[in-house]
Amino acid sequence: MTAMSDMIVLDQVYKKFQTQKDGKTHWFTAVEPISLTVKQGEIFGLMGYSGAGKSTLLRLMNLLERPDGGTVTIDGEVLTDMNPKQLRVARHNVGMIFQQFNLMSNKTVFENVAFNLKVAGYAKDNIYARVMECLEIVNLTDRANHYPAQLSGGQKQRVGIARAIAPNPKVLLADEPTSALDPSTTRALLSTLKEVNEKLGVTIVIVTHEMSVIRRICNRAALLHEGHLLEVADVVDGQIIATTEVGRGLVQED
Ligand SMILES: Nc1ncnc2c1ncn2[C@@H]1O[C@H](COP(=O)(O)OP(=O)(O)OP(=O)(O)O)[C@@H](O)[C@H]1O
Repeated sequence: MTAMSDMIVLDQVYKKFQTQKDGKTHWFTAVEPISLTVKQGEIFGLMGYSGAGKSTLLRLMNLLERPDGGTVTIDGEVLTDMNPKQLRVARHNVGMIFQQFNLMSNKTVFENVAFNLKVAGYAKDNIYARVMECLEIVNLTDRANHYPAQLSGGQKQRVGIARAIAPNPKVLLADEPTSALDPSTTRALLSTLKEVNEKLGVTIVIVTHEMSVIRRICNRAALLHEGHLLEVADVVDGQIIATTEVGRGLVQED
């Protein structure tokens, strides 16, 4: 087997936000300069307490947040060098799922998935088959004509996964995808993500504050604290192998 190639490379990316306090403008650094590489085929976790900068770092990976400095490279393409049109095309390589699912409530399950294919420029004739294929992967073919309000949380998130993987992305970014779900639904959803990773070869980055999520499906995980990257750990047989003093924080149960 050849060595795994780099899928996502962050080089010194950082992000500041402007805030107003007592009538004054303040700058707040949500993500300090971070360099991080995610390998092709990995499931990579982003861990840390609330406010650590996990979501911001995830959103920097597809430039949903523009970094104030540094470069973002996905599958060899430097996203931070692209113009808006090039970026729109490159983003088809990066799917995303959200904590609150973000489905369109006035569209059926089928239409929600189909919409993403239209946006990605899929030929009309191919859309039906591709939607059904993706609903099959997440085990939802029998819900194709239902509306989001008629689905459970776990089913809604499956639609989110189907929608995200439909245009065949190389990367799937998942922002706390299970935190609105109960434990057994969470387990089922994590299995689905694992399947998507193994069968389709999609590289996954998952933001979570739950150690169990890291243990169950991640190959590696990064610990963030106040915008800093403290540690990157390996996950071997459900054990998180931290390598430095500071990284011991990762091993604590929440
Ligand atoms: N658009 C924004 N404007 C101003 N501040 C922001 C913005 N987005 C995020 N922040 C701030 O940046 C910091 C990091 O936020 P972020 O959402 O990345 O953290 P997180 O680790 O994902 O936290 P949580 O687990 O609570 O979602 C927080 O202090 C947050 O308030």
